[in-house]
Amino acid sequence: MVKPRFILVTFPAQGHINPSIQFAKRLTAIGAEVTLVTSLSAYRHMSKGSTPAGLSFSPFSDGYDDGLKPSDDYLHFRSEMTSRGSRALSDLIVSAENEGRPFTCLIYTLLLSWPPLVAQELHVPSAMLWIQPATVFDIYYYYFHGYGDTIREKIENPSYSIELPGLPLQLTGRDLPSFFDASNNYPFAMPSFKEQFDFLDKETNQKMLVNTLDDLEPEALRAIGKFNMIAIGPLTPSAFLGGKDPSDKAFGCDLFKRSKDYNQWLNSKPKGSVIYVSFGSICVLSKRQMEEVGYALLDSGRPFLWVIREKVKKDEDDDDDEQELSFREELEKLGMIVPWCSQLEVLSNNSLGCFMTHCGWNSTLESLGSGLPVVAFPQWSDQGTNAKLIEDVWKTGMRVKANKEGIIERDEIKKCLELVMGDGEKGEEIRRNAKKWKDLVREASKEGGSSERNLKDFVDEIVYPKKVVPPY
Ligand SMILES: O=c1ccn([C@@H]2O[C@H](COP(=O)(O)OP(=O)(O)O[C@H]3O[C@H](CO)[C@@H](O)[C@H](O)[C@H]3O)[C@@H](O)[C@H]2O)c(=O)[nH]1
Repeated sequence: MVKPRFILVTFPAQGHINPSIQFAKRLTAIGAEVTLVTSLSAYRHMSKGSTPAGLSFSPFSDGYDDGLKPSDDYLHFRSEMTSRGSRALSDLIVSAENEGRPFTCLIYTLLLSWPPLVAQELHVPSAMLWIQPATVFDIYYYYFHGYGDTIREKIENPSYSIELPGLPLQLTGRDLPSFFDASNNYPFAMPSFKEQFDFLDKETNQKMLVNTLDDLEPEALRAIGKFNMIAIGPLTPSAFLGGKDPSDKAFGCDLFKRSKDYNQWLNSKPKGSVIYVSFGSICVLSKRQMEEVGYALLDSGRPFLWVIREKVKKDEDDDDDEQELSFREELEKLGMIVPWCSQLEVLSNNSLGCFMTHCGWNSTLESLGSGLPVVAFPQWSDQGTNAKLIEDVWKTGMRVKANKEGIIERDEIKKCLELVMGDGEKGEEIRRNAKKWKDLVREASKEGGSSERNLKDFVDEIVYPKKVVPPY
């Protein structure tokens, strides 16, 4: 049998690359070949040593080979990425065709509106890999299909709530994706989402692969009849989900340099005692907010491991250390601060008791897979919706509340940490739910579980498409 050949195109950010690499590994595990296409800036950080058979890379220069910096012009980046990426992708598809090894299907992630257009022009079927919850996909869909004005109103009047068809949630302003707020700092995000939805609108029988699992979002996966949403997650290395491949222990790409010395420190702490704090790979908290987090950790008196990424300099002369915490030394007496770590390794350490997270979707899935209770500290993008799901639907954590100036104060943070980690009824209920979800996540991702079956069905249908019988 000829092996199905996939191209997987992904955006060069950590939160996109991690699930993409994992998805590529899953495809190769069921016998497919995958060529992963992304920017050179991300490719340079990928570990090539442990690449599974069947996975290859085809990086291209998007003109920002050292990665995007906060001072860069994002709209220029988007336009360069689109033109250079389209050219590279088109060359790759045509040369495979000429070699008699055509691609079977192209898969692409968020913020990339050009790959499906190239695929369409060259007659290659395509499918989107949605790397956020199905609920967030539905909310964007409704935003672009008749609910835009109502949703914008909710953002201006955050105390009112909205219900959207098929979603079992009352959403207030803080639960909605932050890109709906016109003042957000990422001007390329909404145009990219709009273009992706415009493309999907014109397609029939569009398949949508979603990094979630059937049990986690059953209603959201079915809310929009037009799309066949296929849950194939969580896209987390299988060794951390009790999977059959113990060597699958890392995503295989770190855009930041890891610290090495935290494992021994974690191992020296009592079971369930450590607070792990991370705000992902993009968010930068204000100095005032960082200090509130720092004081809350000191006040809690519990050991903590806090990831504070090194500041990305605007240019060579940028030596502004304004962000530095004034009491870092005191903090380091109780806890440990690292610039980056293997989050999965940390989450599966016995000493962990709670994960204070920005609720990026990968971190959210990783918290569920490791059965850890959460203090949800969302910042932007999909994170408010993810926090809503954590607190109100899966009930595996508490969400912090901001004051009138948008700051989350130390007492509020400390209160949530105590509720989640303490002996009270609430903490026990949260920990019980976290354990329940850990089991369900592992069940879905094991061999023969719902996510593996869904992926196999998807590949079968791509390779042997069902004939559409005309209705006459
Ligand atoms: O020290 C660290 C910190 C994080 N991670 C990993 O980095 C990834 C971070 O992904 P995520 O939690 O999704 O956060 P972001 O990097 O901030 O992801 C962006 O992309 C996601 C997917 O679209 C969105 O859900 C987020 O809101 C958006 O900020 C995870 O796999 C973590 O395991 C590490 O390995 N080491």
